[in-house]
Amino acid sequence: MKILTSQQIRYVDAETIKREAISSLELMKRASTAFYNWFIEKYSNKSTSVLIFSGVGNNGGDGLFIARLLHKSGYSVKVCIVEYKNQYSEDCAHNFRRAKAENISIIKIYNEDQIPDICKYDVVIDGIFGTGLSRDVTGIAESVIGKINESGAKVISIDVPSGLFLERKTTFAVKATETVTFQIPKLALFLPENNLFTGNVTIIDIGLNEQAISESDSNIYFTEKSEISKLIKPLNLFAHKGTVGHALIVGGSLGKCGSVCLASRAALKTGCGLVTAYMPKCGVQVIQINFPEAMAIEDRGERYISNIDFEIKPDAIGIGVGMGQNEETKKALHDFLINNKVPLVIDADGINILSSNHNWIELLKPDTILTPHPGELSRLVGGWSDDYDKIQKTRLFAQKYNLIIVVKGAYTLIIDSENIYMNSTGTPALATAGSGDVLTGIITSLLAQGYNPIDSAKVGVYIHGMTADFTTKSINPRSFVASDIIENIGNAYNNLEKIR
Ligand SMILES: NC(=O)C1=CN([C@@H]2O[C@H](COP(=O)(O)OP(=O)(O)OC[C@H]3O[C@@H](n4cnc5c(N)ncnc54)[C@H](O)[C@@H]3O)[C@@H](O)[C@H]2O)[C@H](O)CC1
Ligand SMILES: [K+]
Repeated sequence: MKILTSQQIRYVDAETIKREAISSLELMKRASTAFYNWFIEKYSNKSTSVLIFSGVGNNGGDGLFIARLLHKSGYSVKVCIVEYKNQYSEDCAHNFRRAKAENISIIKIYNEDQIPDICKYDVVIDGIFGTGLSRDVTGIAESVIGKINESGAKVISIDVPSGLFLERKTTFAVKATETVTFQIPKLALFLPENNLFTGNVTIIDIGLNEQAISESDSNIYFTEKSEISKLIKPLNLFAHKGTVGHALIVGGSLGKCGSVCLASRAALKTGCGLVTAYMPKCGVQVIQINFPEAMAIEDRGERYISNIDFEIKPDAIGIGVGMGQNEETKKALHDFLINNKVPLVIDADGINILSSNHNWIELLKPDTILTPHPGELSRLVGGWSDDYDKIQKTRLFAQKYNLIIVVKGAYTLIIDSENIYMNSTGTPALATAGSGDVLTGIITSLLAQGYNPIDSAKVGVYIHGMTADFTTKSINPRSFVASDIIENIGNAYNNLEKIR
């Protein structure tokens, strides 16, 4: 699904009206009805009292339309019009007149004293500003947003939290508990630093014109289940372990051999036919006992890797987990990179070593996948001033070296030289020791099975996140561990195959 800018959203909006020969009011009705349907499912008790703040643009128009729908079905509704300018949009003015005629309690707010006691209401609906926000919020809108945020009330924002800029850093906006956004994912809704404004984000369909969306030129995508599902390769009836890919995991050092066990196990569970672990001597027994399905190759180093040398011919290699940064290990990585021709995933200390030896990055073959967490990324690309700057710096880095960078975190970003893919699966349960090692194993396995590098990253990240999505009911996120990710890879495949 494409992520669009506010300007593109306006275009899709206008084209939907034109191509489907509907009025703008009809489109507002679709959006408001979709919001209403979401709301009544969540708050089915009609004694829920609702306070709606509406601006004077179309976001306010939605607020007023939603007020009418809720009032009609028996909810107790009060509307405050935040009149930050006296020129109402046509559809907002229409819904204002209709709401008044339907005897909904409405007041206009010009100063702070007129703001009702927000805490008295069960739910606040925020329809002050939507995607039309074009400058900093001031005056009465600023006061109202300040009061909403102070109140501690449960707030549901229509489309976007009021005050949130879609294309630049936001410092002041409604702090929503939930944001219910209309059909098009907006980048700002999924950036870590905006989470305090957006709360939980739900995307609802409002029947925008698909053709107009597909014509919009964007290189930022929100990965959807149907798309990932189509990428999954079918099993070959005549497959044997030698035909479905051999993954090699290189890593480990004294005290950190578990990372290689996790990555290797994850690789095999993701479906490649063979897994070999390349480890220092101290790791070989560990993996042979813990994970007998893996083969192991012993490095000449006792406690850390000192010379990466093997005779097997893997189809993909994942390198770096638990590897440490001993001088001999660094040299071994350098020599390995000079000679390697196999599709590669680099994680953890592999990335850290590259960060402190920037000229080695040029040794990487095009489309090598790097999987940094935020700390590793900042060492790799330099610090950033905000999330937009982080994306820009990572993108320039990916372009300069022709790499695929998997920026791990909530809504993991996969950035290559052309596109940005934002992952839509996962929960905070994944913030657990070994989670990254498992991801390295999953992506390496997909590469070994012949998926191209960008699909390996997209599918791998999606499956990894999905395992947490499934288990929230059966395993409390706090006690979800890396092995639980591995155990649920099969369930993730089943779920993806169900919709094919
Ligand atoms: N395609 C869709 O998704 C649909 C969206 N709808 C809703 O419409 C809004 C966008 O409406 P728009 O009228 O363009 O913008 P706003 O409601 O955000 O109004 C802003 C309004 O105020 C002016 N303005 C901008 N910044 C400021 C400021 N800081 N202070 C004061 N005034 C400001 C600006 O010029 C506008 O006039 C979208 O979010 C949805 O909620 C439709 O209902 C259906 C389809
Ligand atoms: K809003």
